[in-house]
Amino acid sequence: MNAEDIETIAVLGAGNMGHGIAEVAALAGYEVRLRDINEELVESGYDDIEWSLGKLEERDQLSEEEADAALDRVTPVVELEEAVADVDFVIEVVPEKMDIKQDVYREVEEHAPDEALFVTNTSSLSITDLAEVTDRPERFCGMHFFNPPVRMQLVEVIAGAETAEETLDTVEALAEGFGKTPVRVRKDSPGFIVNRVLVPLMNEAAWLVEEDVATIAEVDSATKFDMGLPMGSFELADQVGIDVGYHVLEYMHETLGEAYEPCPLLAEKVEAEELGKKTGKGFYDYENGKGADVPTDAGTEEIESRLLAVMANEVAKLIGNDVAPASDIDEAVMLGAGFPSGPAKLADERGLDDLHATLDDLHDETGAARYAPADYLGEAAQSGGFYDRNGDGDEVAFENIEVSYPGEQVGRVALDRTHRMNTIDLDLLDELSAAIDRLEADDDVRAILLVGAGDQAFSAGADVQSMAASAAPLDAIELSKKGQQTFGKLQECDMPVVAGIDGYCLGGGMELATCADLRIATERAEFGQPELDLGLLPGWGGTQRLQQIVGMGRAKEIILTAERYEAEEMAEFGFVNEVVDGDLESAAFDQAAALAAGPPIAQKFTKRAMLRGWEDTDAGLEIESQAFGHLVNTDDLMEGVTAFMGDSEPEFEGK
Ligand SMILES: C/C=C/C(=O)SCCNC(=O)CCNC(=O)[C@H](O)C(C)(C)COP(=O)(O)OP(=O)(O)OC[C@H]1O[C@@H](n2cnc3c(N)ncnc32)[C@H](O)[C@@H]1OP(=O)(O)O
Repeated sequence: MNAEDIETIAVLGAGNMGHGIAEVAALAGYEVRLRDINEELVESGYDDIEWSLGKLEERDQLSEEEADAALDRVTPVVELEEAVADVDFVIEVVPEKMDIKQDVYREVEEHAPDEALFVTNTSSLSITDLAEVTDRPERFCGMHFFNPPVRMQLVEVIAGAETAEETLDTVEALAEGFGKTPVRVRKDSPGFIVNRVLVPLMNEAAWLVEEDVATIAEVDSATKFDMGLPMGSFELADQVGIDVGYHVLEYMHETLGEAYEPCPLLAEKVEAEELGKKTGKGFYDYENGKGADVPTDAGTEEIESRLLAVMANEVAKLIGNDVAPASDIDEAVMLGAGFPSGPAKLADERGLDDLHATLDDLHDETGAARYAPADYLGEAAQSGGFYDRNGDGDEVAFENIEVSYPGEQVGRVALDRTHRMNTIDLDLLDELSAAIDRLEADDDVRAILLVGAGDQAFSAGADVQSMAASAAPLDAIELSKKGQQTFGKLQECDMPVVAGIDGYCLGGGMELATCADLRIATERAEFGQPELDLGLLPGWGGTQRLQQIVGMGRAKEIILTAERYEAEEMAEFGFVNEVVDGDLESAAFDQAAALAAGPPIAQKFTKRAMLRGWEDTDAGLEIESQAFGHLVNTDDLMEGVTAFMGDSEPEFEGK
């Protein structure tokens, strides 16, 4: 079954997650059967959806008609047979107990249509074990939403041992139809990605306190202000519920072994029913105390090293066991846990050699299984990092782009298919993606300059000839996603990116330029999104990203008319930052070099806060304030202030 064939969805379980998922599906236009075991529970879930839609309406995120239409699409049901009898898709969201979930699926199998797909929303249980009770394990997988589903962007899509590739593709497409970002978990591995990284981190934080190495305040200060994570480790445990983390850990302990032995400190809290915010008290006191009051400068090097080393080890186990690649792990943890940077990238920045040595020392000292370094950590350390920092290993040979280092800490990427106006095909996308990784991992590069080779074009867009070769809808969807993701990588890159634009900047070329931070163009540069003239649409992010720069009205004009625009006009629209009538290359290079001399940490967090704020102002503001706190402790701040007082030029080192 393809995602387009899905019209009706049964959501089994109307609790917190269940009604949230039902709301997301209804908002995306699906007919939803919301089912729970009695009238009271199902009505309560339905009322919660109505309340939540009302809130979205109050905040002008929905019109009254849209909210009413979404609610109309939800049908509350108690009889399981009625809920699943004629649906295309079943999402089970019942309590997190294997026997309950299996019982539900045994019954669902009796009544659901043969072709329906089944998914389970579980945060840790085995997808394979659950699928076994059905007659369709190849059409069964995990679909793990995060709480609250209406606001959280991430959906982990988890393969069971027998799940068919086609099922995963369909579930991912459905998640995208829900407006979410799916991340594939290739193997049914306990904790999947996000919990697999977060829960051992929380456990290690507890061990640090249990072993009297540090206090709760010191650990949280290190997590929040030295590592730059959104919350302290204990603050996070209180937020998600200490019992929730503890149960996932117990499950990992049972299935994965001693490395996941829960720290007694966590067990004590669970026994005392001090479970965090939800009970008023956990590691912090939310009723009689001030709640999580984390000092900004109490962290130590030792705490940070231990936490980072344990986290890097989990990342290595996930990559080494082929559960997910580094980029997917980073994306999942950033979206699911609000990390400003992914754990693989954080570990690379710290240096895997260093973290491997930390684990070795701790393992020798304590003999504890949790410090045994994963084999893959050693391999990745040798090859320079999870992201191939040294550029060897799986290095991509560049044939369609040229990467060079013109000095002043600028990395230059030239699109180089001059015979075809620097048009973009799949190979070029792969190379661009690898080049961004390489430049990001290079400590000597602090800004990227992106230009088109030759004297005719920045880029005339997607190579329509090679696109015609992949005319099948599924191939085209993949091509669109690949372009969106590659350009998104440039947009999310921590360094400033300057595009120098001469000649044609059309279609996909313009979508690429849209992802730079600044655009400098020659007077003769010509811009446009001609896709509609070809019966297409801008499929590499153009329908979404252009409006963020020029506003919805202009973006619609540019895309719907498919007209060409001169550089001066695009400057008036706010798309081009500067129009030059002379040497573009040196003007764009000077701009990139000026940005490369800026404060890297402040630049990185500024970009992240602004980008997250596009989707969610509250999330952007949170990153802004956390980063502000973090920056106060940097050498760069001292350098900036000292230079200001001494009337000299600062020399920022990104420390
Ligand atoms: C998701 C993203 C979707 C998209 O991006 S869809 C593509 C959007 N882009 C376009 O529609 C632009 C198409 N190209 C043009 O309109 C014109 O070209 C130009 C205005 C850019 C230049 O016109 P002129 O100066 O007369 O040169 P020429 O002879 O048309 O082009 C030189 C060579 O470049 C090839 N070429 C240009 N654009 C593309 C393209 N987008 N895809 C594939 N090839 C392209 C031509 O075919 C030709 O090649 P040969 O010399 O072998 O005949």
